[in-house]
Amino acid sequence: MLKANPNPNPKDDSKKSRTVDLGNGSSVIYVPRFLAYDVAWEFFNYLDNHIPWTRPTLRVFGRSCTQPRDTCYVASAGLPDLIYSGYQPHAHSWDNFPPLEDILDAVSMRSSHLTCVFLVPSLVRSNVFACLLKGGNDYVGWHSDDEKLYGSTPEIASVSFGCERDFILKKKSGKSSQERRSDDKPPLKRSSKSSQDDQHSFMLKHGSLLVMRGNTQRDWLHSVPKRAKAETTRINLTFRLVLQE
Ligand SMILES: O=C(O)CCC(=O)C(=O)O
Ligand SMILES: [Fe+2]
Repeated sequence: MLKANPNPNPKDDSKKSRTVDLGNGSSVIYVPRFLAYDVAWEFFNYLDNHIPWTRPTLRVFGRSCTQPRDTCYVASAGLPDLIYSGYQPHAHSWDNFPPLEDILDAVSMRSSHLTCVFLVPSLVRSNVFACLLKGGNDYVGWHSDDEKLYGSTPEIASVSFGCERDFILKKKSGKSSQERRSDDKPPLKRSSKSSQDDQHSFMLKHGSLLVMRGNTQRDWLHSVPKRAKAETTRINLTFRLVLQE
């Protein structure tokens, strides 16, 4: 049986995690070695083989396009239907994928030591988006995860497996707080931190955890750009809490 078993000595977190203060109440925590290397590969193999991956057709700015990655949506019972870009993903049950709950538990445990609110399990329901990038041409376009059901300051935790990929954060421009997921617009090729501190990048390692906090969804966009050199598969799980009414 798979056990996520995060670092047994969370007091070491200060050495092993990096917190980036983005200003104005936004921040990101990155834990490169959240899961042990071999355990992370076991999860990768489980996810690769057992998740019912689909690559839907989306409607973006009036045009049909194939989503540039495989996805699967898993959600607690009773959550409102999710619809984006004219597509309503089927909400699979957590019960069908017990290892996903193990990973969520590990995220929860570690997060309590990182002083994130992720999670108070009895008070929240949650969903997870699994996403599979087959190679360097697959990507996640610029977007923020600011849907109302996640509350005004959502904590979003993502765990990555397999091929390392850049994860870029870009400050929303003044009038663009309405910028939405734009999967037909590949993000910028460069991933360096800009001189204005309005862009940050993280190379998300196999077995790593990244948590976005505070106002990050309100003030920042994020993306995983195309990368010619990323030849192998990368899987990511993005966990989101849904606040109970
Ligand atoms: O693949 C990633 O690292 C990010 C995925 C993401 O942003 C999302 O599912 O909303
Ligand atoms: Fe996202």
